[in-house]
Amino acid sequence: QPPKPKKTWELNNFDIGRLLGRGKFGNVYLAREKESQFVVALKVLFKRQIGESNVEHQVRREIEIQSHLRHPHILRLYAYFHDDVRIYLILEYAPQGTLFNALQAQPSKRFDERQSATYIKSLCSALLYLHERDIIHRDIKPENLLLGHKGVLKIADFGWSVHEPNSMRMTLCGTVDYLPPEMVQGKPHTKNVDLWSLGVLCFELLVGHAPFYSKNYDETYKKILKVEYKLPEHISKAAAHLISKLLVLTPQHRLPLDQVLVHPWILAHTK
Ligand SMILES: Nc1ncnc(NCCc2cnc(NC(=O)Nc3cccc(C(F)(F)F)c3)s2)c1Br
Repeated sequence: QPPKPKKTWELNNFDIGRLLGRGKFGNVYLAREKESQFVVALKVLFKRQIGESNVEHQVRREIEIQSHLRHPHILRLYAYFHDDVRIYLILEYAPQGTLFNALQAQPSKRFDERQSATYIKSLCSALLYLHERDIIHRDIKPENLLLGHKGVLKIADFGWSVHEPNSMRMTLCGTVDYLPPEMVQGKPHTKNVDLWSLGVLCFELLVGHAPFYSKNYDETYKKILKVEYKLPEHISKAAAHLISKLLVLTPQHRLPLDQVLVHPWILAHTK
């Protein structure tokens, strides 16, 4: 039972614990609300940097959107408060950290088909919920996917990407590996951008690196625009088929979410 919605929260309502993640605009800490002893993640955003990057509207949008979302695979944003220097997001704590770190922790640096299909299925149901509400996440990638109790996947970060203490893919706005062609070309984008990212994620979970990964941006952009990727031998035909139906240049030709959920590869590897 999350903390009862007070009219206002303040920093000294919380005991602050260890650093959970590092962000471009501020860090995330484990925290415990003193009265209820409820454990949360407290994301600190510095107003100066938010102001300088002119993303105030984004923070408001994120808070507006996420505070109304209720889904088992979407991380809760319980409330927020601010002082004269910082904005604080009171978030659901995900005990098993980010999918990015879980992937790195795998000896093979990748997941088997059952685990990968389970994550993809959870993500699909969360995206269906968002798309039904005309919300595009636009930033699906392992750094923004958290693992809750029992390793349940949770989409997080409807604002900016949170960089774990040791994530390497730090670029000015997070890795470009997940950008669909239409965003690379700065064209208007629709919910179908999330279908492309789902395909990129499916590839990365099974292979251990992103499909268009290259030594620099330009190489990556070129490969994205040509949808140029190679699947290793060990990838099953069914997985290869699903990936090929999501990594499609024309946004409206990508496999819709309700068809992903019943794709043979998903049905074969999830209960
Ligand atoms: N184990 C864990 N358990 C729970 N959480 C963890 N990490 C925090 C995940 C987040 C959820 N939501 C977020 N939101 C934003 O960061 N928003 C954000 C950030 C900067 C700029 C902006 C804006 F200004 F651009 F909007 C908006 S980060 C971890 Br690790």
